[in-house]
Amino acid sequence: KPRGYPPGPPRLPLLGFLPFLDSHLPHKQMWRLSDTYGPVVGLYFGTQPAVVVNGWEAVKEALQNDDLNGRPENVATVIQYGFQGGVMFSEGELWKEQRRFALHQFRNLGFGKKSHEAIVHDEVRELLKEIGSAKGSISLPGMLGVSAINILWAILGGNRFERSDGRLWDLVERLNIVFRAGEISGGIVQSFPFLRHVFPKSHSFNTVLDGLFQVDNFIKANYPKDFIDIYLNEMEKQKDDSSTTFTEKQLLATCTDIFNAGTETGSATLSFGILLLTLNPEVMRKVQAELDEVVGRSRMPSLEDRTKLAYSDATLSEVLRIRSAAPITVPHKATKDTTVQGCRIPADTMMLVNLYSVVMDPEYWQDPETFRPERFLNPDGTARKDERLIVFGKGRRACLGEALARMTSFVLFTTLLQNFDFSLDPAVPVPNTEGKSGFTLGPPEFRVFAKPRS
Ligand code: HEM
Repeated sequence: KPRGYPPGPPRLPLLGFLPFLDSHLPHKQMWRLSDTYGPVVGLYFGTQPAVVVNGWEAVKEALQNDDLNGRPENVATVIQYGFQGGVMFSEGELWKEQRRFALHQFRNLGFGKKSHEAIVHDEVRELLKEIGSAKGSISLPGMLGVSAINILWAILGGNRFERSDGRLWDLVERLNIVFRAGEISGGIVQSFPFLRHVFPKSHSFNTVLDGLFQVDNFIKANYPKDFIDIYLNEMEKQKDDSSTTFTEKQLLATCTDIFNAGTETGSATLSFGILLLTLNPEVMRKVQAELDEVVGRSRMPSLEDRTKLAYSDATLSEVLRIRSAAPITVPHKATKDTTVQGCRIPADTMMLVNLYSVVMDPEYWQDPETFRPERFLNPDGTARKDERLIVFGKGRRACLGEALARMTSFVLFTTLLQNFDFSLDPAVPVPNTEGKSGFTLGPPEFRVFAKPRS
């Protein structure tokens, strides 16, 4: 152990803490470790040193420390593209330049803005028809995944797919498999890449890799044109610069990152939202009463209504808090020796930042397990922002799609509730409301009846 390395549980030779890692709800287990070892816990995943950071003060400090903005090598990305590319798993100058470019172009394309609301409305209209014509109870995650992809595609490429297109449903299903099979720690293959050749068919890493290749093929076959055109122009401009980071592989890796990052998270947020409201019907009724008063039934809710829809806004904040799709950040890495809360973090250490430990802290939120939208309302009834609702991360590595995700989920969530009363199908018992871990947190199996509102 390096001197000053944060305290942590005992480890096995070669395997470190991996055999003890709870793959069911790792964010809860990692938080519990802080009861014994303090806010920064020193672990080993295989032979890789890894620290877990818990609690507001330590999380804030860690995410604002630019020496902790690297990413550990992601074995799947390297196998897929031959280098550590894209925007999510890259680091250093390549990441800075590519993230800046992507953010700038996404803003120009209308990410999260009024101009892209029409795209969301088009998609919601089709979704409402699909839900309205369904016989019996429905499973929402797949339907919402199709909406999430279609919205991303329409913004980046100017066109959407027909919702009946089987390829789209396959892609959503594939992403779901990838995200549930993956492990936030990277698992054993991160430490010993050759292991993926042992039991090649059954190894979860190969399930992930196979799925990622299929996502990649889908994107190649259907490249979203607007963003691609802008990117290809940039490649052309920089073609004589031998050190350019604008390459075709990088373009593909970036698009794959966006679709990977935006689909499961978007669908999970809304699925959890509807599930939680079926379990808290009085909240559903309050949201619907507010929608009836502010928007009525003859038009769809829009971003402009948001300030007047304070209770609906607060409800969505509460959904994000209590069941965030990303309870732990994408793994970070120390790019040089540094410290968090006085603990030494040597260069190349992996860092997992436990956002769950901030949004569920009982000392701050008092009754964190209670679903209570009122905690996001000011005494005068307006919606309250809370800097501790850091479900999109913080600092330079924070979520690139935050504006889009917030806007899309607000319009989808409110429109669904304006049009339907949702109730759980009792024939399909909900095993738990904690969700299913993987790379991100997904909803449990559940089915709902969607009854058009009279
Ligand atoms: C409710 C939905 C979403 C949640 C809760 C969420 C949350 C997060 C979190 C916690 C991170 C990691 C921050 C870190 O490593 O410190 C992240 C990264 C990222 N997200 Fe999201 N996200 C959501 C939707 C989206 C969407 C719709 C997109 C697509 C545009 C997106 C694109 C990304 C990208 C590209 C990164 C990597 C950024 C980087 O490494 O520089 N996310 N997100």
